[in-house]
Amino acid sequence: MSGLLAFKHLKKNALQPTSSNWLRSLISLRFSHSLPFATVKAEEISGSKPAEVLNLVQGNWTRSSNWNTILDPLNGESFIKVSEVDENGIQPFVESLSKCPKHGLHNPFKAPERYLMLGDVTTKAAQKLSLPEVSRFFAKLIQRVAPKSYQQAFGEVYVTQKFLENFCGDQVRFLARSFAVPGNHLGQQSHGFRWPYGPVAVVTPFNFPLEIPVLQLMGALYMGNKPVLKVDSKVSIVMEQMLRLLHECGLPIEDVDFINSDGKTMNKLLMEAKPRMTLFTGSSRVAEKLALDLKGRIKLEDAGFDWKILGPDVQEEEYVAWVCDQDAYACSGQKCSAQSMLFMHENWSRSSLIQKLTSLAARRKLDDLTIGPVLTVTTEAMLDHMNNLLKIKGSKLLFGGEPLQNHSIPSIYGAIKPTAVFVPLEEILKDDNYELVTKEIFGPFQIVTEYKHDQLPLVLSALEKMHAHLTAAVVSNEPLFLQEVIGNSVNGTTYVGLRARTTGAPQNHWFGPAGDPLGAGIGTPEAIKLVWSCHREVIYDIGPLPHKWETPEST
Ligand SMILES: NC(=O)c1ccc[n+]([C@@H]2O[C@H](COP(=O)([O-])OP(=O)(O)OC[C@H]3O[C@@H](n4cnc5c(N)ncnc54)[C@H](O)[C@@H]3O)[C@@H](O)[C@H]2O)c1
Repeated sequence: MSGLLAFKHLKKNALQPTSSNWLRSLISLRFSHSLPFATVKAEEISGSKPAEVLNLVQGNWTRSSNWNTILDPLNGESFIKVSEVDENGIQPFVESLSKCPKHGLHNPFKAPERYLMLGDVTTKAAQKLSLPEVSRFFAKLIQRVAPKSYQQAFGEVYVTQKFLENFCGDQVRFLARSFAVPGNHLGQQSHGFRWPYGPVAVVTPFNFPLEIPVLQLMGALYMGNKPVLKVDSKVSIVMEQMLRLLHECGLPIEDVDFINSDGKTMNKLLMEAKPRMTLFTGSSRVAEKLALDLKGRIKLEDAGFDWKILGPDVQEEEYVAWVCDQDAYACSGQKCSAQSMLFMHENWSRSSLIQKLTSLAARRKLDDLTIGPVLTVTTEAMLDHMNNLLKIKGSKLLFGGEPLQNHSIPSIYGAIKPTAVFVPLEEILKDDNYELVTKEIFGPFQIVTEYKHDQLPLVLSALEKMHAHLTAAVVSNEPLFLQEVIGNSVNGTTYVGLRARTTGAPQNHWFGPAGDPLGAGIGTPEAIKLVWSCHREVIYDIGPLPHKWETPEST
């Protein structure tokens, strides 16, 4: 999710230290073991020194009797113990949410000083997260639980920090800006307000342990809601530590509840507490179940089967190949925006693109986590999927397709080389194959296909049949080609032009699916307002009555 922009900044500022940040780095090393808010040391968590993750409810950090042991994705050691609430333990969370009225903790007519308070908390949190020792702590902690390269983990922290910078000071109250329209007569005026939902829930997945929960949680708070937050237990240690940082920055401890549980227990909590709105980020399977269970009181950021189309104009092959490699394989393909399908114009097939992609993929190694464990799909499942694809007429393995070697990644996780399978376009479109080919594999896996100059309509019909419409990229600088593809597709975050990519969810643009009334967004003021507030109209009609007004006939 974290973007190339962040990566560039990182390259410039963090990987090549200037003398001033060299000095800051030295200071940061000196203090890296004494972050006042932190209860763990990212690099020291191990089987012999396991970390503990607690729950937070009604202002108290609590332990349950039930501990879920998380295995270190790199060596299988039991390195984190998560205190999980089971179905019998949800009552305090239900009660806590029930204390928040539908009109929220604040709104434009109630406790407006809370908008300012949250602006101040955000200013402090942004400042703290910018300290090298703090950003390094979170980047390292992310790497421990959701292994990705340091640059990718740092990118996540960087985007989170920039997001916080965007909502400092008065920016929180500006989110609740209202408008007024003159009425029909003297004393009448209608005002539109952004209104909170009150008790709400945020459920987030494993792949972005900091960025997704922070951006959604803060949005929920800004608009006046009281959230209960649940992050996938495999990675919830990151948000547990971030909440402690937010408390240190002045966030009232009762404002957010934090629960660790399995999906079933969370489902029960949602059914019983009946939050007025739930934001769910995760798989489409769970998204669809929750949409029914919660009777539509939900917004969704679900699966991505993200595509890229390379247009007829072949140029900057080296660059385009590099972006394709990053899009498909960074974070071992575990970004919801990862490139799942590449449509190449025949002109690109004649170029050296595939050859370049093959050698870029081969550079990735476990040592620096540019390829690494896949947390929700096993090696066997990914290879089975590949073998099923290879049964399709005309399909072939382009590269990869083998397990990683010489590692101690436990077998509950997956570990394969970056993989690409070619499937002919005509075969993709056949009903018998379409579902298999467009199945989201949340790992380093992509489908590649080719289209001839007169086959763009077939490509567009393949897009039309897809279920998920999250990100897309159209790599071309030909305006008529771009117009044709944009005009005939729907993905919510679509990059177009020579430098187009599928991944990239910086804080400066909307990220989310389109074409779905339940679709959510993340990151921008528009996303926060859409997801975390509803419209309320207050019509003032204070008179005076017209001179000599008399009761008219009934109508
Ligand atoms: N659209 C986006 O912005 C976005 C971002 C990240 C990930 N994703 C998607 O998430 C998926 C990968 O994440 P995952 O495998 O962890 O997803 P998942 O759906 O299995 O889990 C997501 C979260 O939901 C919880 N959960 C599971 N069942 C539940 C239930 N019945 N009720 C309430 N909560 C429940 C999980 O514990 C976890 O915290 C991929 O499909 C990916 O595309 C989407």
